[in-house]
Amino acid sequence: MSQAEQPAQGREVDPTERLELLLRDLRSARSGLTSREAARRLVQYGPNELHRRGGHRWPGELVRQFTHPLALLLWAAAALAWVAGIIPVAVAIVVVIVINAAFAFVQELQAERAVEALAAYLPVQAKVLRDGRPAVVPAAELVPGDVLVIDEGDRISADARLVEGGVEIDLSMLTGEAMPVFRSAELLDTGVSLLRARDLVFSGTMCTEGRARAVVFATGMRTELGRIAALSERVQREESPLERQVRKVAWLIAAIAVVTGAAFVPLATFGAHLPVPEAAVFAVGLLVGNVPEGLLPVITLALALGVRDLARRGAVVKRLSAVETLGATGVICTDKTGTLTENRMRVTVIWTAAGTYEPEDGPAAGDARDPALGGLLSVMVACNNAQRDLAGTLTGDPTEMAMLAAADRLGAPGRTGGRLRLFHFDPVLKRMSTVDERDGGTWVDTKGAPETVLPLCTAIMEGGEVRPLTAARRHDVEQVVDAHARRGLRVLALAARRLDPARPAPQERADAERELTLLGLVAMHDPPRAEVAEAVAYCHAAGIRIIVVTGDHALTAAAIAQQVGIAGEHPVVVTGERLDAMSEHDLDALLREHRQLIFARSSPEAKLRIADALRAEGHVVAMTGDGVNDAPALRRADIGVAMGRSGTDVAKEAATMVLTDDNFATIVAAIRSGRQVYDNIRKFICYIFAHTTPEIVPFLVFALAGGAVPLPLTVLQLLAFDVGTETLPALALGREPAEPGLMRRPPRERSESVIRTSMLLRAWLFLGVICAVLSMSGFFYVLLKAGWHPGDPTGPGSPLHHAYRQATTMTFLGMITCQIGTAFAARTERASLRSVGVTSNPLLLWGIAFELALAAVLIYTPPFQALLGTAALTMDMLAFVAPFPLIVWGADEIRRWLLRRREAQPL
Ligand SMILES: Nc1ncnc2c1ncn2[C@@H]1O[C@H](COP(=O)(O)OP(=O)(O)OP(=O)(O)O)[C@@H](O)[C@H]1O
Repeated sequence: MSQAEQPAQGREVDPTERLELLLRDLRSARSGLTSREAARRLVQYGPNELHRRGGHRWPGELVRQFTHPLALLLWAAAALAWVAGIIPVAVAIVVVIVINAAFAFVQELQAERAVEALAAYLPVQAKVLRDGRPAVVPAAELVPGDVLVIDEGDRISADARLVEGGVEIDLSMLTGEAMPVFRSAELLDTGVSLLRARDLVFSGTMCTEGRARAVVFATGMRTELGRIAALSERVQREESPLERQVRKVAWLIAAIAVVTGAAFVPLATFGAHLPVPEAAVFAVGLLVGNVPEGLLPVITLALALGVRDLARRGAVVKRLSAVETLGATGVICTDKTGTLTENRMRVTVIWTAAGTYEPEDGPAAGDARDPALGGLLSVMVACNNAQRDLAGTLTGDPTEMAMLAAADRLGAPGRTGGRLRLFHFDPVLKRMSTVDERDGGTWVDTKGAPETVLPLCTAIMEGGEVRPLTAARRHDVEQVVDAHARRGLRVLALAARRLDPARPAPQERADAERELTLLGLVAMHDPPRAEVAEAVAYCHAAGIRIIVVTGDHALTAAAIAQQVGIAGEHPVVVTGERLDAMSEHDLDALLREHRQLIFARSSPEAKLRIADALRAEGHVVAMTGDGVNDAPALRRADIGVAMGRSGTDVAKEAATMVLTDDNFATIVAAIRSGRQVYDNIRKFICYIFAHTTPEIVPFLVFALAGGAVPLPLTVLQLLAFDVGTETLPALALGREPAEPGLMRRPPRERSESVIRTSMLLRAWLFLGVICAVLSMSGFFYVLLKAGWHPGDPTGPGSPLHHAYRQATTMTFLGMITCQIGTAFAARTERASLRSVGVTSNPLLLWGIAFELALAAVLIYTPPFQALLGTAALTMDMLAFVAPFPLIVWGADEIRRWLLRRREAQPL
């Protein structure tokens, strides 16, 4: 079938026609498709994927590499050389442009691939009915006719018509409207635009509340989202703050290069009595040598490779800039369940007024004479959305799975009657209720946090009798709750009320959840993750603050925080109620005064307030979350972290980083990677900047000597040095292993620039000056040895001409060998190279080998000798430059040693 025929397929049906007709047209039913039929349709309709236009963008990309502003500057330089009549220089500059563009192109392509590969780490899933049963399938395998099961927090992956139920939908992806809209199977709309029809849902939108089933009528490019994607060009990659910063600096340096070049002309004409066109050519050479055109692509690639590494470790980030933000993270606001703990709940204790039971002991321990226990088990089973599939495996919320498992163990019968109503778990109210037909009657069954359930109870089941819940009784129950919570257990209270059969079942939550009878408490254990304690210790050493923001009980949260080392003996615990009563000013003061803080019984809105307050104080904040209501806080934090396994699609969409293993330790590993990438970027910037001084000095010496010293480096040699030595070692420095002590220093300030004055001083005035002095010494060594005196002619035909060519070659080789030393020196900022291992970066060794091989070709092959003005060097000359790398590197080792010593000294 041709592509052109495709769009008709999905829309051979009218999604707004009567539901029965639509199902007939789609050859489907309310129970969905069979697996075999779905597989057949997948072949017919193709995968449910979007193909963005503009897949073959590389010609445009390539052109961009030749036309970005720095390249244009180089083109202007080439034109200038051409006009001045120095054709080889003009050609050489064009070669520089081409080589740089090719490198940049390859790097950007690689960067893009690395980011695109991320999609594989976060496969989008969809819940459908297949063969009449719920199943989870890759969203790409959805076909028209499939019946989707939509739950709160789900991303909808195809256009569909609601078959039953009602949902709140966030349509902002399609319409830009921020407010969710209600969509229901009961509302039939015809004659309106599809997006307005109140019984339709669309691919790319999110379900923020409710439950529904819907039959798919369009997939892939035939969806509304597909139409938009077909219209719009590929999304532009936004530039990260780091790239923006470096772009600015690159421009500054380019400006300096232009000024230095321009200043050289009068200096050379008046000082060294050079004809103006010749002086102009040198100026152009200087300019080309100093424009840092290779810098940005190297940074982009370093960030992209950082993103790829993070994904491999379980942290999928969605923006390149997240890598650098991670490196500056100063506060992690983490929830508890599933992040610090394993999210594998196990009921350890059940309490009723008549006794305490331990489900681990089995049914024998369940006392049949305790009617409260019987009722409690009924509520545990009825007020529960967890499900057991045919194989007996439980699925659903871990708290509820634990309850179902415990009830089983205590010998409770399965669900008997039907459910009349569900008031779903509300993270603000922290409870859930159902209206059920069970045990020969109709009941309201409630479970939730004791603080929210106890106030709704007026009675307690005690020894088979319903007694009033007096203040004293209430106090006793609270004592039991505290005792269990103090051990780190999550405690839920369970209550029920028998309804009058003559009256209709309550429709409102408030009407249902009142005058309840407390049946008992269920305490469950969720062990801390083994890796968390070590990760916490890492954070503390790295000056990163950890704030726990949890929906759980204050004592439970404090106990777990203590177990993993986040909090000491007496942590400051602030409950949601107290936080709500706090002014912004009080909250700021609280966050400033106490490093160890736990926010318990907090609502998702609390997370937003905390993130805002911390950011206002200048902290870079990472915030975890998994629910629909967490989305605003995830967006507001610098790094919103969503849980890949337990999190809702809404949270994942809002987050900057998704943890595929839900593990706190992964956040810390990601911060470490962020710091490492940032460090490495600094290393190669230092390396690239260090060759500015040795490039300028030969021209300065020439100009300032007023003609007494011949030019120590030709323009073509300078260009060859620039192209041959910059990119490969810089790329290798981007892959440096982490420097020791990386996680023992405080986080970087938000405002700190990647290029610091100390780094510039080190590059230009320390490493640069040493390199310049050494390469100039090589130049004079050869000249003086040949009997040269200042002012002697060295031009073609003069007796000293060969020696002069060898001398410039010495400057050239001296600069290359010094750069090798610089590359080793730049590998660490503070530490000694021995502590990271001299050969621990094989890429760098390869880069250097390439550099030396290239130098040999340029110096010893006749065509290049003719082009660059080089001459073969003798053994003693090679012996002269051989120690240069060691000298540069050694000098920097001493500098770093002094630096470390000074830092270690008490103030
Ligand atoms: N399915 C549920 N039904 C009824 N009550 C629940 C249910 N799940 C949790 N609760 C109660 O609500 C409280 C808050 O739960 P919530 O899921 O918001 O946070 P959490 O998972 O404990 O913590 P965190 O925010 O650290 O993930 C729990 O401590 C528990 O008392």
